[in-house]
Amino acid sequence: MPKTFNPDDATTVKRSKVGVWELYEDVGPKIVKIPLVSNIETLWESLDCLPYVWRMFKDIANIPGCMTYLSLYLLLEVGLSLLPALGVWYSGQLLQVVETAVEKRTVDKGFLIRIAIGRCITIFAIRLFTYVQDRVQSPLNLRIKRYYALRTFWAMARLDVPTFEDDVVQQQLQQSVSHSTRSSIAWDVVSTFLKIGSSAMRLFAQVAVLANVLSEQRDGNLLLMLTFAHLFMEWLSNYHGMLQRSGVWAATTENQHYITSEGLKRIVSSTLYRKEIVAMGLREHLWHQFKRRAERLGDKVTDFWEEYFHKRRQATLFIQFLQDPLGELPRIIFCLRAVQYPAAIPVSLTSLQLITSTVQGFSNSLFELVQKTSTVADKLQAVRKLYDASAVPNKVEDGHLPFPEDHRSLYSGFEIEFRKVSFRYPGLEALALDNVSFKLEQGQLCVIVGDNGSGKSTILKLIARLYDPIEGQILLNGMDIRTIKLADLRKATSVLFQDYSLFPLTIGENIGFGDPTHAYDIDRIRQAAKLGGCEDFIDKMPDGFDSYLERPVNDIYSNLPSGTSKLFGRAVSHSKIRKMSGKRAGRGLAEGKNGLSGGQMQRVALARTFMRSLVAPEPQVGLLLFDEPSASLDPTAEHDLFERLRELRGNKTMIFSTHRFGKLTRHADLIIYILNGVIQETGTHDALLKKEDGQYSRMWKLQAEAYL
Ligand SMILES: Nc1ncnc2c1ncn2[C@@H]1O[C@H](COP(=O)(O)OP(=O)(O)OP(=O)(O)O)[C@@H](O)[C@H]1O
Repeated sequence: MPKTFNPDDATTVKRSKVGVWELYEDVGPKIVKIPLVSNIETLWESLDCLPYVWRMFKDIANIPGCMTYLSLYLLLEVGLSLLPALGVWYSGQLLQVVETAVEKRTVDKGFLIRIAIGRCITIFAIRLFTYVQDRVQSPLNLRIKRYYALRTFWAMARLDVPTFEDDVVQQQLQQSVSHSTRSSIAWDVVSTFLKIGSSAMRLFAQVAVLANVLSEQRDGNLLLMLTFAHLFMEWLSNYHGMLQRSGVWAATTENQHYITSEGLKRIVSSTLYRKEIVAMGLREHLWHQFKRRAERLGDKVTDFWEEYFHKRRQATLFIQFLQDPLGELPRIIFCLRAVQYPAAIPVSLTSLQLITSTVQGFSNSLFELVQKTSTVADKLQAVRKLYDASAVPNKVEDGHLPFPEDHRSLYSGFEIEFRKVSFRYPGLEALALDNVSFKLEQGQLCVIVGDNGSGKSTILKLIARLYDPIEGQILLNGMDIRTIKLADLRKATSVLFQDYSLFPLTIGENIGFGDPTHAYDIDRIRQAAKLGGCEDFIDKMPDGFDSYLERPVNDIYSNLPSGTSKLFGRAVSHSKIRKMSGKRAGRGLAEGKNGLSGGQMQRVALARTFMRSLVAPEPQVGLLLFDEPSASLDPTAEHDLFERLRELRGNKTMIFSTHRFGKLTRHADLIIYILNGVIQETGTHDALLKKEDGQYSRMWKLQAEAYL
């Protein structure tokens, strides 16, 4: 059994400082790290990722057009890995011509011209192949990127609330997305494999040809060995410099100055905190705090990666000291030989020239090979994460029964029953609901009241099956909610959360998405907007229902220094660029925020809910859930909303959660008074008021007093 990585255990975990960071590294068994060998070792450990890689290749091959592009790319890569060797061969031939010329004083001109032409064609072919490969890579990369973007989108879209909120899942999703906007993890892996193959091939071919050419030369082998010794040193130092991490490690920081200064940086750079900075007059304070932290941090390095690699590079300094004199050795040997055999100078000179010119090529191939192989294990893991992300199981399991069984209940509303339901949010100790039981008959109006944090919203979230109870049962029309198909449940219920969010899309889409099957039906959208009380102000907006609440794409401007309106004497204004896209508004409504008042936003959210529940000619929904729907509405709007709802809901079952005891509670068939997750009282308004010492009656009187 491999031991758990435990930073507390000084015998297995080494602690060191990297700038302001504490680095904890698993000491593990001391393995001598030999370049490539240790790469292969790590690779071996990642072999279980191979089925994923195979699947990835199959998926890529099935993307229309990709197979052709990929084959062409592969062919070009093979060509590009063999052509340099051909170049070396031609150089060797030239060497022979020189040798013959020195010995016999004659030159075969025809042969020389053929070689020169051959060499030129090789160079031209390398350029051409590189160019074509570049052209092929672009559509190939785009298609692969598009395929995996769709896959990743679905991997995220399909997750339920508890799964999506899980930290581990969040990390997994982040790792499955490429950090580069230009590439995708899949293309990155494919190209890495191809590059490794081609680097190895190129290296092998070049070495073979060079050895063959030089074996004929005096001192050829010696020069070759010395040059390779130099190359080996270079490789070694690069390799160690590149080594990212061996074994398990983790880093954390306790440096308060650093942590606070990062927080301060975030405060001044995000739009989120600007209101507070200005209204609270914080700018000088923030500035002084930041300055103070910067002074305290002094010369301490805060960028972990910079310092980490810096340390690694320092470790290779010794090798680098050796490397430079070694690089000079071939020239020294050549001089000694020249002094000894002056007649051999031209030949040795050309050998030397041949070697030094090809060695740079080797060096690049070798460096690429080592670099690529050192990342292969990571790449393999990345493919695994990519595929695993779309297989993360949802925590809320789907049911199998269609709902509602009887479609007439869409007219008459659903019956709901909570039987001894208890619930706690994932990762928390305290119960949010404790042994909650109540029953609502078909078509009844229920109002849940209680203090902040008492569990009102949680009841609605459980009915919407965002979470499952840890104990007890919820029944809809007598069916256990867990057995109902989730898609049917969501279709047949409509919910407006207290902490609703509007999407960074147009207002029309925000409302339309309330009923996905009619999301772009403008008549229904208008009707829903009217019911939600937002039609008038939307019509007054520059782009009406097409106004962006938050435009997810920003325009891109040339790099003008701030405050500059003239460049090279010409007036520059970017403000008109948006109109070119047919929109009148500036940056959308949003500047970080969506430019609507709190009440206006709530009206849009209400309209979205009505889109499905009230606008559709055929009833789709039998249960309406509203969590504080009027919290941000003015009294007239609140009054209108409740009137409209009572009028339009027909016989549908409706549940409200609210702090406000008013008109709504008077009309309720059932009032639930809840405190700290425990139901305290249930009944109608009149019945609860009759309880003199009842909590509902006490709260009612308290609120009523405010109006007397
Ligand atoms: N997503 C969540 N994760 C963890 N705990 C939560 C979450 N949502 C609510 N809670 C906790 O569950 C308890 C009940 O919260 P709930 O939102 O149901 O209260 P509420 O009665 O609707 O309150 P309010 O009137 O303030 O809206 C609270 O203690 C709250 O802190």
